[in-house]
Amino acid sequence: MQFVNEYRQKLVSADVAAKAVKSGDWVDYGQFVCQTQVVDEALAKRKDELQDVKIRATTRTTPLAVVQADPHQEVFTYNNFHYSGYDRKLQDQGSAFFIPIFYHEKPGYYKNFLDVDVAILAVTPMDDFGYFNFSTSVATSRAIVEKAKIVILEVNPNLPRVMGGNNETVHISEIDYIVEANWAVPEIPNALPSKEDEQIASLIIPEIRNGSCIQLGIGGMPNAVGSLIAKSDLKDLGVHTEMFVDAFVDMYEAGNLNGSQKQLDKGKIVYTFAMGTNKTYEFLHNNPAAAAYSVDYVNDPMIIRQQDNMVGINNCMEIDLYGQVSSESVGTRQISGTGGQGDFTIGSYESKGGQSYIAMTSSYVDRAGQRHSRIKNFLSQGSIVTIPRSLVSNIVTEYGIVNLKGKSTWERAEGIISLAHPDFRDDLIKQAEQMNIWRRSNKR
Ligand SMILES: CC(=O)SCCNC(=O)CCNC(=O)[C@H](O)C(C)(C)COP(=O)(O)OP(=O)(O)OC[C@H]1O[C@@H](n2cnc3c(N)ncnc32)[C@H](O)[C@@H]1OP(=O)(O)O
Ligand SMILES: CCCC(=O)O
Repeated sequence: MQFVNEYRQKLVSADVAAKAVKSGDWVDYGQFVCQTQVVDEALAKRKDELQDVKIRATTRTTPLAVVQADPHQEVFTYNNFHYSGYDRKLQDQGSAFFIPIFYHEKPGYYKNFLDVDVAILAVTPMDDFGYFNFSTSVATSRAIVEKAKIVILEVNPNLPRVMGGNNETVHISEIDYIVEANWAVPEIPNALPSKEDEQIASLIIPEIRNGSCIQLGIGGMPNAVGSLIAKSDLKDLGVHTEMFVDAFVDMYEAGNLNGSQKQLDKGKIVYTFAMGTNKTYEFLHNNPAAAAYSVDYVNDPMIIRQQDNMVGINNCMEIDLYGQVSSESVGTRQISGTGGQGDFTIGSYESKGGQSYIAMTSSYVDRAGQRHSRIKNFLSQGSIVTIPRSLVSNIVTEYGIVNLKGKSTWERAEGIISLAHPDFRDDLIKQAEQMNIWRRSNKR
């Protein structure tokens, strides 16, 4: 009863809540599918009253009213930590800026450096004890709440209530305003795997041992590996992953997962955020098989490495002949973000028996039907190095797997070129020769 009264006192309309934002403020919209929609619309209506409002969000999956109302960023400047397809199109039209991060450090950025004047987070309805649940976006939510001067919750009964872990809730005593909403949780299906994705998955699966602990990164390819694991005989697998995706539900239902061999969180599927279809959202709702923790735990390489036989599987855009990996941009076009790729590349490699895979199709066919190699002498001009060559271990394409750890420049060039689409290999060899990283006795 005590909390019900407090709930009534804090319950306001979206228009009233949006009035909390002042000119000059930093406003945090939260992450993934748990971002404000109704307060965003109310804030957009205030465009002519405000100046210099800076918005932060992560991986926006539905249109942003503040950007639609102000595409030239005269009032609202939109910043994002990890682009979705929607976000990169906003950047293409000059309506978004990117914020680079090393993901496990992100709660610390809030604690130590970032100002949050107003946080607006989408959460589940309050429970009997006065707690709201951060649902599928636990990752950085508590850090945002703890830093914000004003906290607005957009309460939505359609969001799944996830089990923790830790840092998965916010108490009514910590917040200022409640706004009720009822939008459908955005479903984010993965593209169907290509023939090459399946070839890559079939190269990785035999390397995975029973009892391994799996991380799957964002994108079509890691999901293809997960779907193939669900069709394999692998058993006693565990999960310690940043992102929970549909493929984990397939693996759970197929009986591949029980977490019995994990060193930490035995028996639990551990993750920090989830994005997928309703299959994922229904699976996570009130399910004690899974535990969500904030990202400073899940993605900390010192935690990841404590799970024996970690297998981290992540996707990239390009690799150069030195072994530098770009996973988040092509040239100056920011495609996504570093996310946890660095965290899991380090943590998986350092785990006892661990393996880190960076996978990609060897080539990419553009909209005009032209094929381009993802393996290049140099990364495209302007491309961001997501994983420096010193940290990269296994690279996979549909042509095989090469481990770069400890390899000299000529061994790297030879190994990486062996993974290229055959149409590009001769040119790559000539380029490697010009770069003085091709051994004359190498096979052509
Ligand atoms: C969220 C997390 O952090 S999970 C933990 C691991 N984190 C990471 O791995 C982060 C970095 N990795 C990623 O973000 C993803 O795995 C990616 C971007 C490499 C692949 O994701 P996918 O969704 O499968 O990428 P997809 O193939 O759809 O391509 C994404 C975009 O890049 C474009 N693209 C892809 N390859 C190229 C290329 N070689 N040249 C130009 N554009 C390209 C595509 O056209 C598409 O753009 P569009 O939607 O505007 O048309
Ligand atoms: C995947 C990275 C997400 C974030 O910055 O919160």
